[in-house]
Amino acid sequence: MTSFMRSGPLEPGEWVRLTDPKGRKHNVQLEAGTAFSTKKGQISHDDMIGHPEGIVIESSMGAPYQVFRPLLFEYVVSMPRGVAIIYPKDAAQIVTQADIYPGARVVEAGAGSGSLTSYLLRAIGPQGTLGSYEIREDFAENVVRNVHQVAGPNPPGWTLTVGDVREVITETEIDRLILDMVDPWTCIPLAADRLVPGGILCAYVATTTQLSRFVETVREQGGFTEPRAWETLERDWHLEGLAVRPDHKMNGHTAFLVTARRMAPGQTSLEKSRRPAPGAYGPDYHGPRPAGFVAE
Ligand SMILES: C[S@@+](CC[C@H](N)C(=O)[O-])C[C@H]1O[C@@H](n2cnc3c(N)ncnc32)[C@H](O)[C@@H]1O
Repeated sequence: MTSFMRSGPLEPGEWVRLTDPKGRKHNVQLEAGTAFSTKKGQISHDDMIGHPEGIVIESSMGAPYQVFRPLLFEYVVSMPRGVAIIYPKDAAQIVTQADIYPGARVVEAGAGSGSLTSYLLRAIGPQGTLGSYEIREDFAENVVRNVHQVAGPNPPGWTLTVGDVREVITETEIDRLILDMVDPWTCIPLAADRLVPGGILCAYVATTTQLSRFVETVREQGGFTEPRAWETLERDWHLEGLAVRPDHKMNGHTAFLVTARRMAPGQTSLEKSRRPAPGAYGPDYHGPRPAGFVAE
């Protein structure tokens, strides 16, 4: 049973998250008549089943724990995975900056561990469609397991296809195409063919060399607006008495995001391309070059 997007009393089969006074967390799946063991004694599941979230219960040794259903951003960072996930801070950016709306026709590759898939399914709602592509069968199994945990057994509008997105894609009219794979520039012809005018191409790339190659390939392809790239850093704040200051640790670099919009057929963007002028990387130039850029 999914524990997400629910309210009301806690039921057997649901996951809950127990937090102790020091902030230590335990994820527990509720089962009537059983108990969860901690260093501070046993916690009876029956003390939680039938009660609302937000209660404080005590272990057999009197240690207090507060009880909530996990939130999606808490779950995705701890779910089983075979490959790096898109972190909540970046998933939130994708949903807003790639403008994922209820009813949108979205395609993503690769699906990896299903983290972004979970956010996309929420954002498109029951009227939207999401075609997820994953080249590795073993990773696709993780996606299914994780997505079912979050969105239930048959999320409406969702298909997961195992295979190389460049060869097996079936969608032809795509509103939003999200790429999280090692060589997203190889999908740009596909994006040009299948994104509707005004559609958004969005890539999540971990390194500057991937970013540079992606951007140059979009420009070379033509028919897209000038790409925009950015990154998001997330830093919590320490809030204790007068010691109100940024935390020492933060979620720094995960990846860059880059978006571009599809122009109507035959149209060229009015935005000035920041593509280097011909000859800019000529034989006398010895500085850095965008990845994949061939000297003229
Ligand atoms: C970093 S992971 C994606 C993580 C995922 N977005 C998430 O949030 O859990 C990249 C995935 O792309 C898959 N992949 C790479 N090339 C692909 C292709 N041509 N078609 C489909 N999937 C591909 C890889 O197998 C890998 O699982």
